[in-house]
Amino acid sequence: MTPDTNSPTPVKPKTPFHDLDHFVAIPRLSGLAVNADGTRLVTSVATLNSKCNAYVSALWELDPEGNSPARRITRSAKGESGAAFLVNGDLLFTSTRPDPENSDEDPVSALWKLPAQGGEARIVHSRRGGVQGVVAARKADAAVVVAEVLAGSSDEKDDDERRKARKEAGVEAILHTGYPVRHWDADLGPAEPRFFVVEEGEQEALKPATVDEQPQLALCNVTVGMGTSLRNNSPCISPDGAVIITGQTVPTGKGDQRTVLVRIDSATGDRTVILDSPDYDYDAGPVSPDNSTVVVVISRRTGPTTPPDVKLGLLPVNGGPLAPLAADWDAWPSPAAWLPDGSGLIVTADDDGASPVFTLDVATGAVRRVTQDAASYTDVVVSPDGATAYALRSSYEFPPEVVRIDLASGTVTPLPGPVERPALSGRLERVDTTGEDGHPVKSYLVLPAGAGGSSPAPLLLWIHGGPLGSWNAWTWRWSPWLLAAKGYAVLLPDPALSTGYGQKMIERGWGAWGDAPFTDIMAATDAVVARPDIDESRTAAMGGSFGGYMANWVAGHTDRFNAIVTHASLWALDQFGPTTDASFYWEKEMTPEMALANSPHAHVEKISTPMLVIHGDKDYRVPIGEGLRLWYELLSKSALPADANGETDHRFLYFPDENHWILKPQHAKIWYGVVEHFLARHVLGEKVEVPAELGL
Ligand SMILES: CC(=O)N[C@@H](C)C(=O)N[C@@H](C)C(=O)N[C@@H](C)C(=O)O
Repeated sequence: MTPDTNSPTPVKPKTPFHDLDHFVAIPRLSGLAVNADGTRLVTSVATLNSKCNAYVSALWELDPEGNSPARRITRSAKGESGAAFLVNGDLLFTSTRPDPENSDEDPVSALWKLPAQGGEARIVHSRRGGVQGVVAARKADAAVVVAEVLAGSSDEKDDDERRKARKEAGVEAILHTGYPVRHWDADLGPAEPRFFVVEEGEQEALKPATVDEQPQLALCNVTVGMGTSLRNNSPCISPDGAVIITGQTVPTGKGDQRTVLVRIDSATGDRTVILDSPDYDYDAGPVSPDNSTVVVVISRRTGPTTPPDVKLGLLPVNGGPLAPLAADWDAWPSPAAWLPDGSGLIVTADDDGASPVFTLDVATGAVRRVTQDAASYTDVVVSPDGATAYALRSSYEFPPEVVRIDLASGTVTPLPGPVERPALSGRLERVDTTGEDGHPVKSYLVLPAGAGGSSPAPLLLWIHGGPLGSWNAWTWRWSPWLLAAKGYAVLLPDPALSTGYGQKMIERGWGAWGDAPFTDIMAATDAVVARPDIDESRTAAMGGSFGGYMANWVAGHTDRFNAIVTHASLWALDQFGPTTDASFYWEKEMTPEMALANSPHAHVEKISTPMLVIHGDKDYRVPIGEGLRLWYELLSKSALPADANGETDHRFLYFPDENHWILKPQHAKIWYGVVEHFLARHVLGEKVEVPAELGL
C-alpha cells in the first residue's frame, strides 16, 4: 500500500498537558483493597474506551513488595469496580458486563467473584435492581452487599416482579412523601438501599447439574423496613462478621434530618440505636480487631453561628459510653483502619495543603504524623503485621498512585503501577500571605515554564468549592497544568472556610461568605501579582460550585480581572437554598439575612467583566436555575448587558447531559477548549478558535 503523504505525522506533545487528547487519555486510579495475608493489592484503573467517549474501569493487581510489575486482572467493555477480598482470598467486585450464561436480560450491575486459585471471574449474584457495592469482613468468611429494593416490595421475588412491571409500563414517575428527592445527579426513589448478608446459595433441586455448575450466592436482607434511612450510609462490618455498624438517617421534621448510629446483628437483623443526639451526626468507622469497639466520626450539627466540627470517638459495640479520642487535636480526622494489635488507628486529615497519614494511640489519644510529604493519602489499608500501610497518594504534582508506607519510619515508596507519572508543564510553589485580620492564608502557585521577570505570566485565580475543602490533591476536573501549558500561572488559594488550617479558619468564614473568604482570596492575589514573574495586567478569576459562587461574588465586587469563568455556580442564594438537593445542609447556615447579605445576584448591576457561565442541566447540587438566572441577569441587568443587536461579551457553555461534573471525555475537551478560547480573547487579547465540535 502507498503511504498517505498528505496526512500529518502525529507528533508526541511535550507533555500530556499540551494536548487535550493525551490529557483525557491518562489512566485514572481509584480505590484499594488488600487481601487478608497482605500479599495482594488491587486497585481500579479507568481508561478511555475505544470510541474515546467514556471511561471504563478495570481491576489491576500490584505487588505489595514492589518487585513485580502491575498486571490487569479483569477485562470487559463494561468495566469492573468496588473490589473486596473475602478472607479466603477470592475477590468480589461489581460489574455491568453481560452474564455469559444469560444473555437475554439487560445487563445490570451484578456481583462477580474472581477465585483466589485463578481462573475466570463469574457472576455470583444478579438481581434486576442491580448491586451497588460490597464490603467483606477482615477475619471471617462474611460479606455485606448494598443493593436497592422498591419501597413497596415485600421480598426479592416481589421486587423483581414490580421492577419488571414498572419497566414494561415505561413508568419513571416517583411519588415522594419525604425529603430529599434528589442527590447530585440521581433521582431518589422509588428504590431504597438495603444491606444484604451474603450466604451460600442452594443448587436448584430439579435442574440437571453440569460439570462446573455452581449455585449463585444468596442475599439475605438484614435491614428490612429501614425505608430511606440508609441512603448515603455505608455498612461497616466487624472483623468476625457478626455485626454491621452504620449511620441511619432519620427525619427531624420540617425537611431536616440527622444521622444516628445503629448496630445490626448480621445473623438476625436485630438492630439497636447505639448513638443518638440532637446536636451531633454520627458515622461508623472500622471496628477494632477484637470486635469490641467501633470508631465513630462525630460531626457537630451546624447553625447560623455554629460552624461544623468533626471529632472521633470510641464506642463499645455492645453498648457503653462514647469516649472522645484525640479531642484536642485541631483537625477533622477521617478513620481508615485499626492497627492489627488494636493499639491505634490509622487516620487521614487535611493539614496545611496536604492530607497526610497519622496514627492515633487509642489509650492516650497521642497523634503521630506518619507521612511527611505535601501529598494527600486516601484509601489507606494496613498489612496484617501492622508494619506497613498501602494507600493512594496524590498531590498537585502527580495523580493518584499506589504507595507502600513504612508506619514506623514514615518512608513512602511508590509501587510499580499501571502508569508512569506524567511530565508536568511547569512547576509548583507554596505562597504564604495574611488576610485582612492578620490570619495566615496559604496557596499553591503553578508557574508555566519560562515565567520570569522578563516574561511575566498571565495569572488565573482558581477558587475551590465546598467551601469546606482545600486545594490539596490532584484533580482531573480542573487541571492547572493544562493552562500552564498555554503559558498561564494558576493561583490556588485556601481562604477562610478551607480545611486543614484549624477550626479558627472555618469560624472566620462561617455565615459570612462575602467577607473573609473573599478578602483572603484577594490578599493571595495581591501577594502573587506583586511578583516579577506574574503580569498583573492580564488576569482572570475562575471557580466551580462554591468556587463559582465566589467567582460571581468577585465579579460583583471588583473589576480587577479581565475575565471571569464561573462553573456550576451559586448565584441567587434565596433560590439556591431551597432548590439544591440537600437544602437542610445549607439552610442551617443560610438564614434569610445571611442569604441576602452574601448573594452575588444582588450585585449584578456592578458586573462589568466578561463572564463565561458554564452549567450542566443534570446538576442537582447546584441546579440549572442558578446558571439560567445568572445568564439572563448578566444580559439584562449587568453593567455589561447585551447590546441592541443582542451581542454580548459574555458566553454560556451549556451541557444538556452533564451534571455537577463534566464526566464525558469529549465534553471535558470542549470545557477546556472553550475556557482557553475565552481566556485568550479577554486576558491575552488573542484569537483561539472554539472547538470545531461545537458546530459554530
Ligand atoms: C451537601 C453539600 O452541598 N455539600 C457541599 C460539600 C457541596 O456539595 N458543595 C458544593 C456547592 C460544592 O462547592 N462542591 C465542590 C466540592 C465542588 O467542587 O463541586
